[in-house]
Amino acid sequence: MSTRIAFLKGHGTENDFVIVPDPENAIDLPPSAVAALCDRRAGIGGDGLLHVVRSAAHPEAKDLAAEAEWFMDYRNGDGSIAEMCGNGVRVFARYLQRAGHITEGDLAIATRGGVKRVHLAKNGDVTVGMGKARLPEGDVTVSVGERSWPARNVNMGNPHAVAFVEDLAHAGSLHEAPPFSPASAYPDGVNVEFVVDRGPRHVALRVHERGAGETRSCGTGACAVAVATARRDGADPAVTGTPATYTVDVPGGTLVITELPDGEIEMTGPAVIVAEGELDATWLTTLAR
Ligand SMILES: N[C@@H](CCC[C@H](N)C(=O)O)C(=O)O
Repeated sequence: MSTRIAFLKGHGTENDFVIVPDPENAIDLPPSAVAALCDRRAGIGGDGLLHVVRSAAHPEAKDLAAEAEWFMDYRNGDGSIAEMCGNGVRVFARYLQRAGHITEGDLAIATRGGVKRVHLAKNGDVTVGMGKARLPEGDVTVSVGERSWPARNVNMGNPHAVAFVEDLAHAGSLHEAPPFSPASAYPDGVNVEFVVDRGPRHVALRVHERGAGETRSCGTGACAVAVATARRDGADPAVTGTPATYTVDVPGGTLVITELPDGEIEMTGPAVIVAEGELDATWLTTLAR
């Protein structure tokens, strides 16, 4: 392995990521190394890590190489693997642009949740086609302390439980994952969104992310919230035949989500690279053992 390992740091509405470019998939990144890199005191710090690999060089993506040259090997900050990261894929596209792999315009990125189409606009916004939501049947309840709420089960490639609350403060400190029932609803854990109304087609959320804790934003979470809110509002585009657009305020900014009558969901928001540097290869190699 080369002794020079580049990294970058970026964020989308303050959902922040360590970015490790590794086109040929040559860097060993076990969960312990990912968790150490994402540690905010002893590492670089991030809610997650974007391992940038050519699809052809990654066993999970080589079948997608003809459709998408690059694979987002996304990891949560605790080192666990997730199917999809909506803010991550926008930041991933911004990295590819900065590195000269693409220019402004449209590109396809392979993820564990399938190939996502991304558009980089001149104004700095990045739009991603997030695919369709699945709404598995079954009642789910989410609790914080003495309070509990019914939650809508929405799958955006990854699992979400969306609870409408009176006040975002009722979500508490979110230092721990909010308990949910039945336990069988999410055998692999869940991302939990707490939502309040801000105005017509305008909501705000707080989120506890699986594998990361409370974060300042979650792209798949914002999409899950828009879908759940449209069903609550009687604005399901499949029923009304018109797109439903929601502005979703997150603690770190604002995302705009549109669901089309065919169920396809588009998300738009900023994506920023803030730093670039070099990792200490000895430190990383020690963690990878
Ligand atoms: N922050 C992400 C979601 C990352 C994955 C999630 N924590 C999970 O485990 O499913 C986003 O922007 O979508």
